[in-house]
Amino acid sequence: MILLYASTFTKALGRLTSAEQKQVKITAFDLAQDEAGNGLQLHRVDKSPGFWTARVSQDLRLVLHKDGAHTLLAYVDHHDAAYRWAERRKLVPHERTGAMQLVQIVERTEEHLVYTESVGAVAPQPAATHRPFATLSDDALLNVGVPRDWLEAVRNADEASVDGLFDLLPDEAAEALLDVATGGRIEDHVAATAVAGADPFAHPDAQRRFRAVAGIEELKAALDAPFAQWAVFLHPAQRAPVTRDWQGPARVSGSAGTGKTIVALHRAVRLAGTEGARVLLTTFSKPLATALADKAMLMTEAVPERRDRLTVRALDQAAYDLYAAAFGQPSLATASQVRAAIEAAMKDGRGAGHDAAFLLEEWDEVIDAWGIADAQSYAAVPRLGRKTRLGPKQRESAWEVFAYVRERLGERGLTTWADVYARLGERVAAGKDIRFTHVVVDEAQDLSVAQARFLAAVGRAGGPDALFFTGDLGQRIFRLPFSWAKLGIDVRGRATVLKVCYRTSHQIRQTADRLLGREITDQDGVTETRTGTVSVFDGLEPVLALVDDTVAECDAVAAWLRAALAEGFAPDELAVLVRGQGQLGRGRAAAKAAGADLRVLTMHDAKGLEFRGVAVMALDEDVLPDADRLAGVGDIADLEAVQDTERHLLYVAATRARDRLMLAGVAPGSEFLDDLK
Ligand SMILES: Nc1ncnc2c1ncn2[C@@H]1O[C@H](COP(=O)(O)OP(=O)(O)OP(=O)(O)O)[C@@H](O)[C@H]1O
Repeated sequence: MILLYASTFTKALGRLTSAEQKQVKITAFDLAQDEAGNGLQLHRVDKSPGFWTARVSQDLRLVLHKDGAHTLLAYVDHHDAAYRWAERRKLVPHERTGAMQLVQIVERTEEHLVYTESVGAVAPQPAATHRPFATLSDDALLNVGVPRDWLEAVRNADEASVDGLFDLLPDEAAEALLDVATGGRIEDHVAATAVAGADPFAHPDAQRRFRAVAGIEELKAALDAPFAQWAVFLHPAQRAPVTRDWQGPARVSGSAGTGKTIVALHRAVRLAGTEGARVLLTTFSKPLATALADKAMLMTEAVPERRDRLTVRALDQAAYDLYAAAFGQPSLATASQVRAAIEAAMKDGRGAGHDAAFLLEEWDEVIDAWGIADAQSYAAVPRLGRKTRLGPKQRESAWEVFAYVRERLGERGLTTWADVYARLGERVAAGKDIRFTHVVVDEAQDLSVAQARFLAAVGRAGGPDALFFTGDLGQRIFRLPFSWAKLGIDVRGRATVLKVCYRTSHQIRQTADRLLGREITDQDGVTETRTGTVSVFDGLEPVLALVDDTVAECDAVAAWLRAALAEGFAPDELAVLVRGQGQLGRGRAAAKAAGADLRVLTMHDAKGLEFRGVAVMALDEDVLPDADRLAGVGDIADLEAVQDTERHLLYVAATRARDRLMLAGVAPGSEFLDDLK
């Protein structure tokens, strides 16, 4: 007998009080030890073959499905609700895809009633005539996993009933139809077809809702984290890159909220399952690494040996530790020390024909990144990613400045981050142990050249699956683009894109997507496309408020926040985001006027976070793009790339919102808002 549990069960469990949850778990554990259920009070659900209820307490019932070979924990609720749920369900493999589905029985005479019930109070709508799926054939619908019983209801669905319909269909069918309803093609969602004799629970689409457990320990671990759906039920497109034996560096991308971080976590935990593996799961900032570490702890609770093989740290921190162990603690030069040295050299008459901003970028992206130590090396280096060409004379004059900077830093015993990564890279290339057999990098779009070179060395020294990246080119907010392939990280042919957005409502994601192109191609020709992305839930349209002055803006944002609070949003579920430190005051004033203690953050600091409601404010013409940043661009040819990072910042900020989004500023507002109007 195989014991399984369904995502409907863990979701239902999450809705109960913690005392009730405890009782349910005891019943579930009893069941795991006594699968025949002899010691439990089981009752057959008359109208639904295979369904039983197990008594948890006087009031609570656990719904099971038993077919001899399998026992499935399907649902849990109070007595009447549990029976009602079971009476309306059947468990059957889909006739075309073969994936096991928990299908809701269609009540033909009451189709509208069924839909509206599931989404709560939906007022009767005036007759809507548009039926978005009316012309889809049986074949087209069956191919994406729509159960046969639902074909007619799907084709009959109109604008008023369509949202409720999505809640009632199996996820794979709902996602395909959501895409169609928003202009996508149903052919892009054809599910894997049934293989004769295959286990219907093993189908990739079944694995996103059913999970087999090997024993009581595994069940305990799973039920102790009932809210963490992502820890168990991966989408097939998420599971595939996690489980595959990649024959080279691989990269997973996708719009904000498609679960890239979740994929990185699962991949790291999976790699840590191999004896002898030492896995580094990393990202670019400490707060993000801390959040990753918390999730990794949750996932490895029941597998302590994996936890021991997994290190979660920000990349700079990990590099610092490795460097300190190999060479002693580095004394790192700050950006302002480098800038001061460049300015001092220029004051001395070096670097004629260049300006300081240009030389600082040249230092960061070429001299320091590539560890250039003398004029000959500089004359020969390809200057990857730099757009303005430099002739031999110009390089000679620039080198006068860089030689001076190197000397000054050397005198003070200072190292740069690029030096740290370069020396570690050399150590790895020389076959010295760097502690890690695998590196999994989240938010990889913001890697620096020096970091990427170091990782390339790790990739060369390790096995074919040593490097795994997740990221979104549309969220590159710190770095200018450069070629990974030229540095030795070639993901071509091993790049996949996730298309199901779990975080943001359909309306918020669509609005945010308008800020970016449908496709972004990196320097190596790898294209990431946003078309076909669907969100798993609907919400309100984002609010855009362009007002006359900052006082009116404060009032508008405060009113919006108050309305959300009045509707039951907790203060920690809301955030106010602004472009930079200079606008934090405006954000705080709005939060204060709303009378709530809310997080007020810069857009950079909000990376990787999520909130139920987000107000992005101070979106003024001279704030975004940041006028100072644009004025400080040293190489005018980089202007567009810098402008892109500013646009990405607004995308990042807007996609932190799950349910509600407000965008506010003083008229005429940021030029980027024009794309949203
Ligand atoms: N398979 C899943 N089932 C349920 N929830 C999921 C699943 N995958 C991801 N999520 C949830 O979706 C949200 C977004 O996931 P995640 O942070 O991994 O996305 P992301 O692509 O890394 O986003 P960003 O690009 O904004 O950093 C999280 O709340 C996560 O728990």
